[in-house]
Amino acid sequence: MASEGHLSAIKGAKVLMVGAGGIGCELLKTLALSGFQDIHIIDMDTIEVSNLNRQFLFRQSHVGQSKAKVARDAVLNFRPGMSITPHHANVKDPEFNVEFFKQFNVVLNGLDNLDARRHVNRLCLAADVPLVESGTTGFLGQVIKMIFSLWQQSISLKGQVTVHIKGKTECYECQPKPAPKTYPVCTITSTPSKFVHCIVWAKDLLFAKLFGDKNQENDLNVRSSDATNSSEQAKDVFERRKDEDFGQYGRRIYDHVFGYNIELALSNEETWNKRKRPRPIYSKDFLSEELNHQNGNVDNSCLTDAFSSVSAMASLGLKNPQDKWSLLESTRVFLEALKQFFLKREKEIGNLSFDKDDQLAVEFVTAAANIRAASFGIPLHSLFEAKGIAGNIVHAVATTNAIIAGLIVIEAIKVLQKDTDNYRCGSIPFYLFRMTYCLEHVSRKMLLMPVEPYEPNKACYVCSETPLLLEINTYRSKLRDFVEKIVKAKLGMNFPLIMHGSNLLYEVGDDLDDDMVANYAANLEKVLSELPSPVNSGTMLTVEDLQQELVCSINIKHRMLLNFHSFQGWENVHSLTNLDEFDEEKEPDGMVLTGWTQAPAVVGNGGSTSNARQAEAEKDTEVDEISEPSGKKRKLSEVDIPNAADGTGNHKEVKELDDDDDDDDLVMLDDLDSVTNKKKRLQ
Ligand SMILES: Nc1ncnc2c1ncn2[C@@H]1O[C@H](COP(=O)(O)OP(=O)(O)OP(=O)(O)O)[C@@H](O)[C@H]1O
Ligand SMILES: [Zn+2]
Repeated sequence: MASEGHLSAIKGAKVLMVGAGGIGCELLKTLALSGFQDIHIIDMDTIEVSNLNRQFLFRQSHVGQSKAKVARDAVLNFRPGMSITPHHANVKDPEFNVEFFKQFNVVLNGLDNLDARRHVNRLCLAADVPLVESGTTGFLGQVIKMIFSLWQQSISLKGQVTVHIKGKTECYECQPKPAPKTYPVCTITSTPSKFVHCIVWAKDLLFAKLFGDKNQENDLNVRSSDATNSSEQAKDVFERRKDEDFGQYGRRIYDHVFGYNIELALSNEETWNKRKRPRPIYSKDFLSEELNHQNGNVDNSCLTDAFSSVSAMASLGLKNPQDKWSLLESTRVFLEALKQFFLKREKEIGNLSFDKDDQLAVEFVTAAANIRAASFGIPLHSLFEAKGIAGNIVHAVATTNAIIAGLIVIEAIKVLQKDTDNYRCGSIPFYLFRMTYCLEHVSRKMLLMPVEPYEPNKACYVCSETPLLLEINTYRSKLRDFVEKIVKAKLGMNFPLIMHGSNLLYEVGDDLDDDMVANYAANLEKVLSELPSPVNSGTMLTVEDLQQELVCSINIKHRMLLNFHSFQGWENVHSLTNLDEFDEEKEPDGMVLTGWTQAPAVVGNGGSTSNARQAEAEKDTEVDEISEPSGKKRKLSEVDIPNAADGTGNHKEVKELDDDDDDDDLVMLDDLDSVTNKKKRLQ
């Protein structure tokens, strides 16, 4: 039962909920049922069919409508007296500025991407509004099932809730977040060793080459000593010849990428000295002449314009997306999907990019990745698994979202009550704020684990004023590189203003006059050292985001070229690009930003965050370690640090809870009764 303190905190609170998806729907319902009266919702999306299984406020008839608005209407049906204000918009839109944020007592995130989370974090800091952050990775429902049967397995945790209060706890960005994983080009094009490499090849290279923008750069061809010729040949290979039917065309592509290109790669002996040699695969190895003939025919029976009903699996009678296809089945799906794209979606060809919700695209990519995997001796995967990897999907489960939403509300109430305490006592007991992790650590018999929040990181460029250091080639990098790759991509600023001392080098805004716009446009194309106010080693730049009210100082250090001093003059400097000491694979942008460390990709979902499935795929060979406070290192897999989907979790030290210490706060799964009893204690 809620105490009077709870109730008055709840009733008087004005809450902003960002994201009305899986967590958001549960959260809005729980807030409403807990007595909250005044809620604003921001969500930029419309409802999709794929949301309906877990976003229970939405129905089939709502598909295509604003999530924020439909969620409001659904909740008003059972709580008609509430004030719910929906905003069908991106939280990064300028209208949601610091003033807007200031009207709320607490902000609750139900987001799915790092970019939006960082933005909300900054606005909450600027507006001094507490933020409750959350994320899930999925299958907690399975644990609950296992409680009733056998549950001897250890599974990693699946969600978390964290509280961020300016000056009291770490902010959302105090710890580096997992970055989207990138792979060296040659691993993808020539030497894949994991299934994820085959997926990246299939979607970013092959799919893009066949169905995407033809003018885009594409590293599809195997690099070999004969690279020039092969790329010439390959250029022609991907164009359909006039006299070819789709079956013949598909087989030619198949034979080229899985057969010829592999033969070509094999001819480069050095590559395979220490690696397992791949096996060239040709379509004739699997398909009889009769089947080839069938593949060439137009199957009018399944011709339809409906995007969603185009499916190679359906045409081939393959029903279960969790089945692993044989090589023959993958071959058939590959050829059938390619044919269907040309027959039924020809208008889109040239403009397509991979979309995890495009069934035919997922089928094509799964088939192509599996054939490539077979060639390189990598285990095959089902369409369900491949879709997860290709779409960076963390499979959401309603039960997990419901538990996380409940924990968000518990934390929100604590935060709101602290407001009252603060008013009365003048100080907030730091230890009262808790991050509540929702775990799936069955072997340790824990379902929920509360962990005390960390103090603000004094080196955090977001919530402290610590300057960053940027190593950059000031003779080669343009202001545009700096703006796009550092200010926007790494620092997550939307409306940047860049100053060198009192000189403005760049800004964005609606109120700029034409001269200024032209001036800034010209600056963007200049290398740093040639700007009107030159940026050289030792320059301190100030970068500010007007919307986020975030100011950072960036100390510039010119990255020397090798043997720089033995060369004289600009011509030589410019001709030295090959000798630049930046490592292209490790530092593809030719810039290194420190004071801002990006964590290794571990898990994450959607958008700008890392890829849980990819990380999972890598777990086979890579074991991360974390330090314990004692300094002793343990394997990450033994500790299972909360790495919620979407980058809410971090690799960091976790205090292991002693049984006699924090036992009261744990929900132990000794048996079902104890679950019930101890859950009560937690509440
Ligand atoms: N910048 C943003 N502004 C407003 N809403 C956002 C922003 N970024 C993400 N969201 C919303 O956050 C919600 C996240 O919900 P969820 O993780 O369930 O994703 P989903 O898109 O609904 O589902 P799935 O990705 O599994 O198809 C989405 O409804 C999405 O529209
Ligand atoms: Zn911080």
